[in-house]
Amino acid sequence: MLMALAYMDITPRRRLKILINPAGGPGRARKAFQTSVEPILKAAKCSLDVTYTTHRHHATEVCASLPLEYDAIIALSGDGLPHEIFNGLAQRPDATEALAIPVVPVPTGSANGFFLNLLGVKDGFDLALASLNIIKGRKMNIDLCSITQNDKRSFSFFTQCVGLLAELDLGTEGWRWMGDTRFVVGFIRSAIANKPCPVKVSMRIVASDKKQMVADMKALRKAPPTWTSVPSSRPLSDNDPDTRFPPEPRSTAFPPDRFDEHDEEDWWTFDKSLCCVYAGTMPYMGRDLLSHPCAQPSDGLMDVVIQETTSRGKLLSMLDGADKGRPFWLDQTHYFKVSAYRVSPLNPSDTGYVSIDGEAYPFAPFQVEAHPGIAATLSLYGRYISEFEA
Ligand SMILES: Nc1ncnc2c1ncn2[C@@H]1O[C@H](COP(=O)(O)OP(=O)(O)OP(=O)(O)O)[C@@H](O)[C@H]1O
Repeated sequence: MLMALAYMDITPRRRLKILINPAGGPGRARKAFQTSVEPILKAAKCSLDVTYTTHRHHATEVCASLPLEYDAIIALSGDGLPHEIFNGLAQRPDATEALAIPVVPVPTGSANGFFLNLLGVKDGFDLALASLNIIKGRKMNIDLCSITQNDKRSFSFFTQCVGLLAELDLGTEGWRWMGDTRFVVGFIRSAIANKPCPVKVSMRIVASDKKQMVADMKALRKAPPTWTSVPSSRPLSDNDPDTRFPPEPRSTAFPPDRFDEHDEEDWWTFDKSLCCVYAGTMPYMGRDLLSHPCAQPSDGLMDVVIQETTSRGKLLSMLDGADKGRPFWLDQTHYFKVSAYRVSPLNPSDTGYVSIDGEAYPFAPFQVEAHPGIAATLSLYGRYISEFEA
């Protein structure tokens, strides 16, 4: 009876695959797990299968062959491990079934963008709240982007950046000990250098009117949350054998992309000089940067922001109110909702940074396409949480 009251329609005693990156962010994942997260999950009688990652791509290797018997895959890390987990799941022959298992972040990295978007910046990097989300969060489907570069396909759940923002992320990896302050310091350094980014950007645009996009976003926020899959609602007792999320009806490889790399029809090219491109499917890139305020969990669209080149002063002034999304309204900030986009260096000899979910990719042409709601996470709210000054 007590269990039924506490959990209502949520299935208790979840079976969890837990991946811990001891090297992420300021290196506190092991301690955070042992002192804060594990006791709460054990008190809730979850079953835990724990792996500490020992090297880059370890999480991809684990998830590429993981038995699909878990209710959720938990990442104690920043955004790097979820990126690896989604890539492991998406490359399996049974990708659609594997991706139906929610991937859930516990913030022990630097930016922890995934966590902030799910639980909001107000609660900071709250480990108890992260644990509660694992125990009682509901399944929320999210978009996953497929990236083609050098004939290789990979996947991004969060952001793709080229130019200034990629440099401030990848060029500051030695500063992990600073936590997320490293991004502000990195931004100031890159803004002072103020280099144009030598790339061409082409997109299939679905919306570009900022006021209309904000109106649409507000309307969506007022709508009730759309839980995509609700676990069994049968009454539960302490002795009840657990029921799991209902099995997904299909199990196939990740679907092919709709747009060919050589497709030109209905593609629009940005023709001004730019210093940065950052695309994403979630509102926050970090605590201090509400970069994609109109992003939605599973609309099948990416929000692409292009910063036109501007003076150092104007660039630095973007720090003001960036945590509330104020730069969205600036004239030099171009904001698009797109179904696909491509970026290519203007000259083969040009060099620069490409960051996909915070991981370094070659500075070479790539094309991205969003696949609507194909992946999943757990959420207490049924939408992304942001404090946008609309
Ligand atoms: N044992 C390990 N030693 C070194 N690197 C590791 C290990 N395990 C995983 N990694 C790598 O650590 C990188 C960073 O991970 P993570 O995202 O957790 O931290 P972060 O980059 O500091 O945080 P954020 O992505 O939020 O900025 C990932 O690329 C991952 O492959």
